[in-house]
Amino acid sequence: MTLSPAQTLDQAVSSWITHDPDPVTREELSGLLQAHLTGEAGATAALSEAFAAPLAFGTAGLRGRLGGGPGRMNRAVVIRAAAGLSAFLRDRLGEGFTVIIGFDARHGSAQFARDTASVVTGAGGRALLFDEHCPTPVLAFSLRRLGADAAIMVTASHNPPQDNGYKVYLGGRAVTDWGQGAQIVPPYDEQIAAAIAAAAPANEIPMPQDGWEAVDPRVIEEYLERAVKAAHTQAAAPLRIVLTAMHGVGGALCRQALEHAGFDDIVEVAEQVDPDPDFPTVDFPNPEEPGALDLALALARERDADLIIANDPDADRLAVAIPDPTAPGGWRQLTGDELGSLLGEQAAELAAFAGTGVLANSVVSSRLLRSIARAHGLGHRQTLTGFKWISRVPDLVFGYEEALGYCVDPGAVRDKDGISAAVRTAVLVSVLKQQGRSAVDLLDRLARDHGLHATSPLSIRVEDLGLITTMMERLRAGGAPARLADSPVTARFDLLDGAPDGIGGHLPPTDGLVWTTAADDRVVIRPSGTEPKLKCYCEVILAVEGRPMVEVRAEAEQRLEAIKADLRGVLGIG
Ligand SMILES: O=P([O-])(O)O[C@H]1O[C@H](COP(=O)(O)O)[C@@H](O)[C@H](O)[C@H]1O
Ligand SMILES: [Mg+2]
Repeated sequence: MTLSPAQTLDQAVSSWITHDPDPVTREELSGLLQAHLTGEAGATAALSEAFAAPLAFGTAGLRGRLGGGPGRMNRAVVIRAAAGLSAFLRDRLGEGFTVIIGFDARHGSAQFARDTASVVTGAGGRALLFDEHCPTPVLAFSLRRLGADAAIMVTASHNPPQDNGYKVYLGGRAVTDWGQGAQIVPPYDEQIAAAIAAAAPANEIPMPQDGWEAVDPRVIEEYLERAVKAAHTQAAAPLRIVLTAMHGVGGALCRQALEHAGFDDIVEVAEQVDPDPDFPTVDFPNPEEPGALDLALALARERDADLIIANDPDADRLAVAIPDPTAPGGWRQLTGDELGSLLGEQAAELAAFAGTGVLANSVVSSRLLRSIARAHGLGHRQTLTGFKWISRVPDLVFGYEEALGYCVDPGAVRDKDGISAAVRTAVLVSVLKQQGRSAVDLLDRLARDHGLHATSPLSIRVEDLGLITTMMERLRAGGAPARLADSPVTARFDLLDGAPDGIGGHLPPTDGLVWTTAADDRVVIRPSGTEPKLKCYCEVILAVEGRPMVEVRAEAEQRLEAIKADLRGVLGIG
């Protein structure tokens, strides 16, 4: 259904329009086609983009702009994706395979979820559809809890309002390894993609109007119970917590989870508490983006809070900020690596007590977790980006990635979970408070024990995806710079060749570059698999050696800035 060399753009568009069951995208494409035929360059460009290639599985499933055509998110694409997945499951399991379907509150999500339930039913599967929007971790939990063979979450997470997406998980009888309940990786993603490519045109796929079931809402209660239990203890010292759902679907559940864990002083960011697909108060509903926590920070200052908890719109990510008199404005947002290290240390203490367990983080996350694991006599694994990789590590007790993702209870949710991680964080902060300490004190202790590991990202957002390919090509052709922050670059890995996984094996090949310097600084560069961005992840490690922490942190900051300046030079972005 995509543009073959022999097909002209207008033929491909006309044929797609004939098979598109959605009058809205049909009309949009017809308008663009008319404009294209009269020579409007903008229309030609828009159609070329929408028909260049079908949406492909990236870091977290399919994700793209809403609109007509095979390279966009729309009902025709979703119907064919559901048909491909159903064919894949039917081939492996025969009829009667079970698929659970969840959806967020974005534009199109509820319709895409209903279409999916209909297609699964029409293909002889048993479809279980959530009645209402739900957080991604609830869907991931339900897959394992109900023993379904697959699950689909219709969400584009924290992307802009114009996007939507499709996260695909396998479980039950469909896979039997450690990946049970996780999002798909090769070879399943390739097999499912091939089944999608082979699917009939969307309007020829059987779509009964009923026959699917509602997910029993008790599973949400069970999720809640489990998320609270995962913290092991309850609130110690009371905390005033400012909570934001970032206009997403996690607000009510996160609040309840915190309340069940004993936190009753919760102040919600009223403007962001209800789901709103337009995310009106933020430029990007991504707690990683500057400004996303502004309302929460203002409220926390006004109400003299102890902690800010922010989920992304599908509530699988968690951002945290804490009071810090040395930080500008008196509050400090922890990086994903900082919170990952704090939760990692806590998980390591618990696991070391039990005598077993593995900690894991992605190749773009801090190396501190490995030192923490070693210090507690535990295993550590390095994985590729994304929880589809982190969550399938055997004997995992805790996994995180720098992109604000944490998995504190892999037995329940084989994915990141912003709600169970929020409860654990609140409990940790409250236990520390009871001891007269803060999260910053614990971070300082980790720095003294293992060296200060400071990380900082440099993200380059582009309009034209081709620019990312060009930048990666240029970096590969030109090699690494000789020096970064004045230290010679001593090792270069191309992740296409597969980097070491930390236990004598190699990671599957992926597009990315890793450079390390004599000073043990490290840079990883890779294209995002969910957004049009090139991402550079920088890390420096500094020995503390009795120096005041402010001094060491300032030095780390400077070195990170120097690395980023060098990278801007290499990338030619001034
Ligand atoms: O969007 P979410 O919250 O599901 O998050 C998704 O995207 C993040 C960024 O990926 P990339 O760097 O490829 O853009 C990944 O780290 C994460 O595992 C994935 O689930
Ligand atoms: Mg998310």
